[in-house]
Amino acid sequence: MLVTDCTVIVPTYNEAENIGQLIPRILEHDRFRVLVVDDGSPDGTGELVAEMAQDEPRIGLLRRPGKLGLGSAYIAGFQRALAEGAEFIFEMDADFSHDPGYLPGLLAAAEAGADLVLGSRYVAGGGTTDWGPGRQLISRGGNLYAGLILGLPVADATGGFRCYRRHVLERLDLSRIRSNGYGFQIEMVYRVLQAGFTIREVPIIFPDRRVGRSKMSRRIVLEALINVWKLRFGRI
Ligand SMILES: Nc1nc2c(ncn2[C@@H]2O[C@H](COP(=O)(O)OP(=O)(O)O[C@H]3O[C@H](CO)[C@@H](O)[C@H](O)[C@@H]3O)[C@@H](O)[C@H]2O)c(=O)[nH]1
Repeated sequence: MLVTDCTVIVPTYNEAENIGQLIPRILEHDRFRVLVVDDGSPDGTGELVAEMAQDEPRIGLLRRPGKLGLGSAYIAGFQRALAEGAEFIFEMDADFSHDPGYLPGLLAAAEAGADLVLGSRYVAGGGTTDWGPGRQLISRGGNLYAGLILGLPVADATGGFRCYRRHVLERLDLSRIRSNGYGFQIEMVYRVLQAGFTIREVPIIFPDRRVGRSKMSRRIVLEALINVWKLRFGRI
């Protein structure tokens, strides 16, 4: 019998140009299932995935009525993956900035005992390609900012390519997570450490998305900047 104990959650908003190619790449690995959390993408991402899911039981789809944010999409995905019995639960972007070839490496680090494994751009061997100076500044500056204020012992707290072991997500009170954009990644790292779990970073190279547009906005960056202080003073 095929054991699919790994669920890769892919949140999507207007990723029709990417998702059709990404899903088969993830499913090349026998142990993996995909759970797409689509927020009513006007470009038909949800319809495309629904069609693919008809012939492939390892594709799951959770459809929400509108763009409700990255963080809440992951929380909905975590809850579904836990309910379906996943042991290893991954976060992954739809746009190929996260290479599916890294999935077995993230899994191996989790199986070796890490409670949370971060695909990290800022450890030896990791990096970014095709990024302009503005994006570099936001990413590196954001990590420095969050790392200093929250005392995080990791190099890349904002990245969204990760593997959680089941017991971590079971232990955290997911209803308490407040950040919805990039701050979500930082808040999750903080909560995982607060709960006494271990984190390991595995190097990844992160190229810019191939097609489609980033959903980064000023509001999302601002939310992250403010929520780091709220976390620091226990206000969320
Ligand atoms: N369901 C849903 N999906 C969303 C939403 N906003 C974004 N997404 C999906 O989330 C993934 C990442 O969105 P991007 O807009 O491509 O993010 P990015 O700017 O490249 O940010 C990435 O890098 C950041 C660190 O530099 C990470 O913090 C972030 O999590 C993400 O991995 C994509 O698959 C995108 O479709 C939303 O409101 N709802």
